[in-house]
Amino acid sequence: MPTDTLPNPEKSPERSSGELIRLEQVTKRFGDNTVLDHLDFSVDAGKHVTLIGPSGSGKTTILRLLMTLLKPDEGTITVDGQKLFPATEKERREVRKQIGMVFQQFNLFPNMSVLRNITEAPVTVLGMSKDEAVERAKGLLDMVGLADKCDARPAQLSGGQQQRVAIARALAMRPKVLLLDEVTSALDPELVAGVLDLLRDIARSTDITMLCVTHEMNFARDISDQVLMFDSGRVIEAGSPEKIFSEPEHDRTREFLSAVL
Ligand SMILES: Nc1ncnc2c1ncn2[C@@H]1O[C@H](COP(=O)(O)OP(=O)(O)OP(=O)(O)O)[C@@H](O)[C@H]1O
Repeated sequence: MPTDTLPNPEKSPERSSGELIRLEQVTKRFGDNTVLDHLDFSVDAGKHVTLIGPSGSGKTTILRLLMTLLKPDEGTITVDGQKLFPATEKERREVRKQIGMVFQQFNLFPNMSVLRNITEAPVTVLGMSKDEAVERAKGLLDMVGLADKCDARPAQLSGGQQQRVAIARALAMRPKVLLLDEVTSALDPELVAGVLDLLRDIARSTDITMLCVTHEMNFARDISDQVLMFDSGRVIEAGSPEKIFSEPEHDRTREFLSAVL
């Protein structure tokens, strides 16, 4: 695939080390429900980390905190050394520019063309010229296999195509971090493999840092440098995909994997 429009087309060794995301003692409650309980973890630049665990264990909540769609009750979150929480709104906005997210339900703007869905944020948030944004968007649409859909509206596309547009839209901001939240859960089964293959390509050919919540264990095995097993808002086991999937140490990990594999 053409890589000139990708966020970090060449894997640069200096970008592939050091901590990019850090959560320290993060607690999130919804009423009496403590969803994240003094959670600590970090993700190094350029790494692909997958969160697995039972439904309701707090995986999506972590991504929503990083997107600043939620606020933690306690703890600190930093991205590339910059404060996300606690921070001023201005500081948060700056950090947010470095984070792209692809949601389960695509979340495209229904009244905008495919091209405009992708150019909107680079122009309005990053101040990119319209011409440059259009050129980049066309390159990304080519990469995701939808070069001929610039003028289509999202409703005219299949779920798989809409998710490809959502991936292109996230990458158009050249984020350092890409958050993927069960991106194939809403797709018809025959469309899942194509979207996962696209993400495998992106994982292989860029040095973008990925934090991924997925129930697709083969995908997790393929792209992950590290897998974190969650239970009740805590990381109970972490390791390489080989270790977690082949030799899990924790009973809860074994139970979870035997239910989903
Ligand atoms: N906005 C909210 N208001 C109240 N409770 C919430 C809210 N968002 C999440 N929760 C609760 O927080 C808990 C964790 O939810 P979260 O979506 O993070 O889990 P998850 O591990 O991603 O689950 P799944 O795999 O099913 O998506 C659940 O008990 C959920 O009901």
